Amino acid sequence: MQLDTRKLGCERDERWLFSDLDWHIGPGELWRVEGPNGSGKTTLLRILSGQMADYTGTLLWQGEPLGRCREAFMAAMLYIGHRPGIKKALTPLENLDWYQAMSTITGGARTRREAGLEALEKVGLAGFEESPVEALSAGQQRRVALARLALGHQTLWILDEPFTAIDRDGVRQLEAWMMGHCRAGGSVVVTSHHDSGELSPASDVLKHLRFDGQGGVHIEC
Ligand SMILES: Nc1ncnc2c1ncn2[C@@H]1O[C@H](COP(=O)(O)OP(=O)(O)OP(=O)(O)O)[C@@H](O)[C@H]1O
Repeated sequence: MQLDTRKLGCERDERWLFSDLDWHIGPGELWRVEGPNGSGKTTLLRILSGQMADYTGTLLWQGEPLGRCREAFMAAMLYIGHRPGIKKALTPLENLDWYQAMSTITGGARTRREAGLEALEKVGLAGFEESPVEALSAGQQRRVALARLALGHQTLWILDEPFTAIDRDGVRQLEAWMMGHCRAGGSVVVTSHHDSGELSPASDVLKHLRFDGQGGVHIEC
């Protein structure tokens, strides 16, 4: 898997959040995107995940301009944003069922229900499968959203502040998932305001893209 940006730029309110960004996201790489509030992290992730067309430059998926392979890209990429993107009136299991139906994820011999139950168990929600999401805590609701990571077969994960409201054990588990995903050849782009702990600086897969808040972006491999 390979996502590249060529001369990528985005201007907001007559201010360039970033410009001329040449970036290669390859297999086995975990990119942590850092920077002060308002520097452009979410904007960059929304562009990378194909949700925003208001940018300059080019995005290449597997070497092809995104516009020409959008369907393949969307099937290979999983985005989880600030908003959990789950329906609060439904149960966690119904949310995952709906998600699988929408994204045409096939779970092999497993039914969607079996796959959903397994994913919810992995995120620590065994026993809450049939509770309305609106009755769950903020951290549990976020876990419902993160359960999509356990379901899918997407190679590229784009995660905006995934640790929000997650307790320490959950953070460690998510960190381990991300590392494991990269070691299996997948890629992760993640923003986080957490200082340290959840992504080990010693990790062999971890790389950094830092916004300096002045329109500069620095890549540290
Ligand atoms: N829809 C929009 N229209 C106009 N300006 C926007 C829009 N969305 C974001 N911005 C502006 O773009 C800049 C970057 O916002 P962005 O959300 O990407 O920052 P961020 O680095 O993710 O911040 P935070 O750390 O607070 O989440 C901010 O100045 C913001 O006001």
